[in-house]
Amino acid sequence: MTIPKDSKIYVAGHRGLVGSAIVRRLESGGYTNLVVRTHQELDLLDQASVNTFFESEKPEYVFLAAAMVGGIQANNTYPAEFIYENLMVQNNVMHAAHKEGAKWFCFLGSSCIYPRDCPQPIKEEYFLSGPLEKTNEPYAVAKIAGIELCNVYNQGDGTRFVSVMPTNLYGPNDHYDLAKSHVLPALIRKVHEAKLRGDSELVVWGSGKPYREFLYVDDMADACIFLMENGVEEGMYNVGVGEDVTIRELAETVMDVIGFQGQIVFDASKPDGTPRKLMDVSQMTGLGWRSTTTIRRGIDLAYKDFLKQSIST
Ligand SMILES: NC(=O)C1=CN([C@@H]2O[C@H](COP(=O)(O)OP(=O)(O)OC[C@H]3O[C@@H](n4cnc5c(N)ncnc54)[C@H](OP(=O)(O)O)[C@@H]3O)[C@@H](O)[C@H]2O)C=CC1
Ligand SMILES: C[C@H]1O[C@H](OP(=O)(O)OP(=O)(O)OC[C@H]2O[C@@H](n3cnc4c(=O)[nH]c(N)nc43)[C@H](O)[C@@H]2O)[C@@H](O)[C@@H](O)C1=O
Repeated sequence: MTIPKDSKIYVAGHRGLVGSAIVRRLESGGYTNLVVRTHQELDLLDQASVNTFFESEKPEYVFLAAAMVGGIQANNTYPAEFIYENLMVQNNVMHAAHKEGAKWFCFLGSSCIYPRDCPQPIKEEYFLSGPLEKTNEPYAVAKIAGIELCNVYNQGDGTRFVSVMPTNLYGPNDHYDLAKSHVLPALIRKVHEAKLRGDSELVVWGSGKPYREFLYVDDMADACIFLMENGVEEGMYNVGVGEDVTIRELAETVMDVIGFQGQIVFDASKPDGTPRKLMDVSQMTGLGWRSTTTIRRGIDLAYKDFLKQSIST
């Protein structure tokens, strides 16, 4: 399906990890009519402002990459904010897009919507088949409500809603605040600082035994735009690389890329979270999409971005 390059496309959350990658990918793909608003310009928690924005801009395509997002500790510390803000933002944006006649909408879910003890790799059909992981249940419940909203709106006419379920993401514009970040940016920062201090140890949370799958964010953006350009009009799609590593292996790779040779020490007072959440990505590969960035190359690129962010702050 050919999408005119001057189609009006709204990217919500365009300064975040995923939103900024979607903007990069749209711009490099020749799209010329992007609409963006900073958090300060448009608070997506405010339904009236969101309605006014959609009434005046009437975007044809929408990528919802604005959300309250964080790692295991942030999710554990702010459960009320994670469910409340995500429900509000997604309800406001999806409903306004539907009301104002957007053609196509991409909702960003997460791999944590699947049951904690799912068979691996996780197929889309395992959705709602068992209990969730407790460390991110409020966030997951909000995302599950978003997926359901996409499904029920698709039962009628109007906007076509597609939901994508990314695995753990990383890359440019990630967040390096250790209390809130995900594991990969946290390890980049910790290893960098340990190297600068000349430490002999690196503290890694939990047991190091959980498995996680890591997707470079530009590949994630590419997957979203692939779905838009290929006329995919409904359904949920796992997006990942199809293989995972243990947290210990991840820490070793980050140490290797950054050039730090200390001893890994595990902090058992911190939670492990889900033991494993490897995505089955055969729906996406069946459509003709697969990720292209290896984890080593991705960590190298992310580390360069971290250094750039450190210099500019
Ligand atoms: N990062 C990951 O590993 C994963 C992310 N996802 C999903 O991808 C999507 C994007 O996540 P990611 O890019 O990592 O998150 P980020 O935190 O990097 O970006 C989120 C963006 O949303 C904006 N935002 C948040 N609340 C509001 C609001 N009330 N009004 C306006 N803007 C707001 C933020 O602006 P500001 O910073 O100014 O508040 C920020 O720019 C989310 O839906 C997330 O659940 C899914 C799986 C994994
Ligand atoms: C994307 C996904 O992200 C979140 O789920 P998560 O994958 O469990 O989150 P995480 O990246 O923070 O941790 C992954 C693993 O890594 C270990 N770990 C080691 N050392 C550090 C460390 O220094 N920081 C962090 N954050 N984790 C560490 C940590 O103990 C855990 O075992 C969800 O909240 C949910 O929001 C979601 O969708």
